[in-house]
Amino acid sequence: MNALSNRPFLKMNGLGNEIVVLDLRETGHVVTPAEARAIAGDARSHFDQLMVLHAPKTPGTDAFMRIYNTDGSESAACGNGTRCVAWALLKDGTRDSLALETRAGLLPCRRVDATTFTVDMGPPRLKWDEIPLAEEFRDTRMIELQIGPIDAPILHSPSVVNMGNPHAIFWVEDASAYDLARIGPLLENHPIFPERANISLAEVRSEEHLVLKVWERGAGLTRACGSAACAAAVAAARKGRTGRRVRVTLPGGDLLIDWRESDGHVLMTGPVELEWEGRFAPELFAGAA
Ligand SMILES: N[C@H](CCC[C@H](N)C(=O)O)C(=O)O
Repeated sequence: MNALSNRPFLKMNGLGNEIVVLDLRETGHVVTPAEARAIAGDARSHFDQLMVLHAPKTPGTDAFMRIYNTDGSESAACGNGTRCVAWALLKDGTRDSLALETRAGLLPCRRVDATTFTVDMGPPRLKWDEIPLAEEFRDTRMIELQIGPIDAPILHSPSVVNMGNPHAIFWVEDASAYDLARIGPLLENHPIFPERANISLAEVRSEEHLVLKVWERGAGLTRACGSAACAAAVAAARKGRTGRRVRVTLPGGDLLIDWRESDGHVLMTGPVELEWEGRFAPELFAGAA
C-alpha cells in the first residue's frame, strides 16, 4: 500500500490558485514526482501547487514545506499556497502568526482576519546568477532575450526577479492582446532560464496598481500567482514605474504587495478559501513510483 493511501488532504485556493495541502509532519515520507502527478490527475485533488508539510528543520518554525507543481517538479516558493498553509495551521485560533520554511528560506505568516493572511516572502534576489540566468546581465531590470518570431518586440525585454523561484516579467500595454497559453511555454523553456521561469505579462495601470497574467513554470496558466505578484511589484518599483506598495490584480482577484523599505522584504496579503477535505484513494497511486 502506498504511504499516501487514505491520507487526508485539504483542497483550497488562494485567489483561485488551486492548492492542495498535505500534512506529512508525522511521517518521513517525501512525495515523489510521480505521486504528485497522480494527485494532480484526480479531479478531487487537482492542484496548481501541492503544499506538503514536513517536520520543522529550524527551531522556532512550524513546518518545512516542499512545493510541487502539476508536472511533479518542485518550487521553493508559492505565495498563495503559503497563505493556505497558514490558514490550515492557525485555524484552531490559539495563535495568529507562525513561521514556515522552504529551501529558499523562512516565511513568517500572520492572520489579518479569518480568511486573509500576510506572508513575509523575504527579500527578492536580483543578481543574474541568482535568478538564475544562463549568461551575465549586469542590470536585471531589463534583459534582452534572443528569440525567434514570438510576437511583438516588447516580449524580448523582460525584467527578472527571483522570489525563491525564477520570474520573468514582460511589460505590456494590454495583456489580453497576447496568447499567453501559446507563448508561455516557449518563454518558460527559453535557454536563458536554466531552471525555467514563471512568465508574467504585466500592465502598469498607475503608480499603485498592476494588472498581471501568469504562465507558471510546471503548472501553466493559473488564476493567480503570489510570487509573480511580488516579483512584478519589485520589478515595477525598480524601474521607477510604481511605488513600493501596490495592488496587483490577477484573474482571480487582488493581492496587496509591500516591498518594505526597512529591510527589503516583500509582504504579500491576500485571501484563502477552503473548498473541501478529502482522502487519497489507494487506486490513485497504482502506477506511481
Ligand atoms: N502559484 C505560486 C507560485 C508557483 C511557482 C511555481 N510554478 C514554480 O516556480 O515552479 C505562488 O502563488 O507564488
